[in-house]
Amino acid sequence: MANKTFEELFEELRVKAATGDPITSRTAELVSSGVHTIGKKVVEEAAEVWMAAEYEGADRTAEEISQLLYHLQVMMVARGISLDDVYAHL
Ligand SMILES: N=c1c2ncn([C@@H]3O[C@H](COP(=O)(O)OP(=O)(O)OP(=O)(O)O)[C@@H](O)[C@H]3O)c2ncn1[C@@H]1O[C@H](COP(=O)(O)O)[C@@H](O)[C@H]1O
Repeated sequence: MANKTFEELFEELRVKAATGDPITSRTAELVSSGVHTIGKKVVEEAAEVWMAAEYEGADRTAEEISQLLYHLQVMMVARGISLDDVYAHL
């Protein structure tokens, strides 16, 4: 059972980036840190997905994928990229 959908998370992150406190919101903290910091997290989480897929179970891999998707969404918000901007390329 899902806690939230991809679209619901994205809307939540847009609001957090605009109004959240970097002290209490990881999203607001990352967005205020900038694209360089977010980019490093994207690469780190992608590597963790790879390692989990090779050496850990499906549950751990799914968890790492959720963290990668979160950081990709944070990058989208930081660069002002919408879901439709991405979906246009799918
Ligand atoms: N889905 C996520 C989510 N996935 C991953 N993360 C962050 O990514 C981290 C996982 O990466 P790591 O394992 O590298 O953790 P870490 O080593 O402590 O990270 P570093 O501080 O060292 O970079 C977690 O500790 C969270 O900080 C997330 N942070 C927030 N969310 C969701 O985003 C929404 C807004 O959250 P806030 O902005 O924090 O209010 C809420 O619905 C949250 O559930």
